[in-house]
Amino acid sequence: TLAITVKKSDFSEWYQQVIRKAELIEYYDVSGCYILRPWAYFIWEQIQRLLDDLIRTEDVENTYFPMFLSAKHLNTEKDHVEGFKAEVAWVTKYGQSDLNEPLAIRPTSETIMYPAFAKWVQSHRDLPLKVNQWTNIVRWEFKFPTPFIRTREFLWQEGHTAHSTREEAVKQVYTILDFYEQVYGELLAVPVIKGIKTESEKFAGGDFTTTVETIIPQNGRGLQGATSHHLGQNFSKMFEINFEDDKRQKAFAWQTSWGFTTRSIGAMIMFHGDDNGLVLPPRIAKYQIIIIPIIHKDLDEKQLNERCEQIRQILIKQKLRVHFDNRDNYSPGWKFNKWEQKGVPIRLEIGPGEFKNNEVRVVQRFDNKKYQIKIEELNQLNQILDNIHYAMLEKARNELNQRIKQADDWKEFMTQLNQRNTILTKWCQREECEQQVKKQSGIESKEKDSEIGGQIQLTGSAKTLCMPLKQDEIKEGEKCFHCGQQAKRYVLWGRSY
Ligand SMILES: O=C(C[C@H]1NCCC[C@H]1O)Cn1cnc2c(c1=O)CCCC2
Ligand SMILES: [Mg+2]
Repeated sequence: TLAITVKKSDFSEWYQQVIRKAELIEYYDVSGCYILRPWAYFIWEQIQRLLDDLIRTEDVENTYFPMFLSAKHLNTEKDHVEGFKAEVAWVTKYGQSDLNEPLAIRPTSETIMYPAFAKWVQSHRDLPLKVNQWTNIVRWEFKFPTPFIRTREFLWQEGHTAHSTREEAVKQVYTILDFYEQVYGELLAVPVIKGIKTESEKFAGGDFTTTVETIIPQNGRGLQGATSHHLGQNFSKMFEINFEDDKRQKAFAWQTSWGFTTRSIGAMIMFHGDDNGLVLPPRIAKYQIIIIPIIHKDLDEKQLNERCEQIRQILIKQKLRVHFDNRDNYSPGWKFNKWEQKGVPIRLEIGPGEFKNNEVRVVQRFDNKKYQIKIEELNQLNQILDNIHYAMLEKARNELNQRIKQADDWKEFMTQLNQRNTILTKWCQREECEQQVKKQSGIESKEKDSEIGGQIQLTGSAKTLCMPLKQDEIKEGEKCFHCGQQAKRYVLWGRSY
């Protein structure tokens, strides 16, 4: 059926219907893999365009490394693979023959790139080294797949840099994190919280992990939006990425790695969609404006089409992405519905009245505001679209903020968690305390773990999402909300994807 048959409150069913009816995703017969249709792929292209421009300002150079790697390479850096190796996919055959040694398909490229880094870095003059690649990644996830959010193949960029000093590497980590925040806010109109992962949630191969976290308002679940890691010298020591510093001493390089994936598109869909379907932020909409003629017996059809084409040409000159839906096999009402489902930010209706008065009827998808504007005023549409972007971001920021509560004790913490909020608390920063909160919150959680096929899917327990970069200072005597010991940092807890 054409219509979306559930409200957004029936969230997972709503999401499945929206991604199909907005023609973003087509299903595919390999579990966990999906087809990105043009309506979705256009969004990824806009993300690439902006993010590529941003990293270029940091002198990062795009490259391409092979997707296959030997077990030897993959296992060079023990810790980082240990926790994940169940997810690595392997090629073992070609045609009827066996490969004499299986080859992994890249789940990330540290161990593919770093042997080459070791060759390229000899002197401090070879630093900093900054490369990036836009590729697909394969990870054989076991949790139930969700298009965009958790898939067995996804698209990303992965950046990898090597520096001669720790300071320079750490600065690079935060510059990239700011770029990620910018892509989310300026392009996807999705607000994020910049923070640092706790020791138990960070990338095990690194020194520390910074992250942009968002919170999905409908279910109050945290979603990791993108990560930027300081790797320290862990990998450079493993891969012998060293150089002669200016005192002619052998020193190991200081490294970073950072990634942004197609999961970001899922976050945008979840934030902005409504009961009628997708709502696209204007800057990533394949069509920002849809022109729909309202044919009428008193109106010469040829003249109406000419008027619509004239309007289309005006908007193209304004650098707007506009489409004129002149299909004669669909009614205006059907078209209204379809383009609403696909989330086109602005609809322009031209019927007998608009034709006679040389105007258009504007219908804004985001807030359903309707008004007339004269054809000579069409130049207002660029600003109108920009205003819509910022209004969407503002609304999303308010919804996210509604989902962040404070708690000073366990009772308050569980009350908030069971109201599907995330909780900011003082914390002693001890891992065992963190594990106890995870365990106990799971036991006391009203929302039980969802299991599918014997695999825990979305758990009811709370985990740490990040330690927000922006946080109040904690004074002597201020206590951890859970164990009562001296608190060190504020940390944001929540259920997560
Ligand atoms: O991928 C990273 C670290 C890093 N990789 C580069 C981009 C940024 C950042 O994600 C962490 N990681 C996650 N998942 C996996 C691995 C892994 O290293 C390796 C094995 C397969 C699964
Ligand atoms: Mg993973």
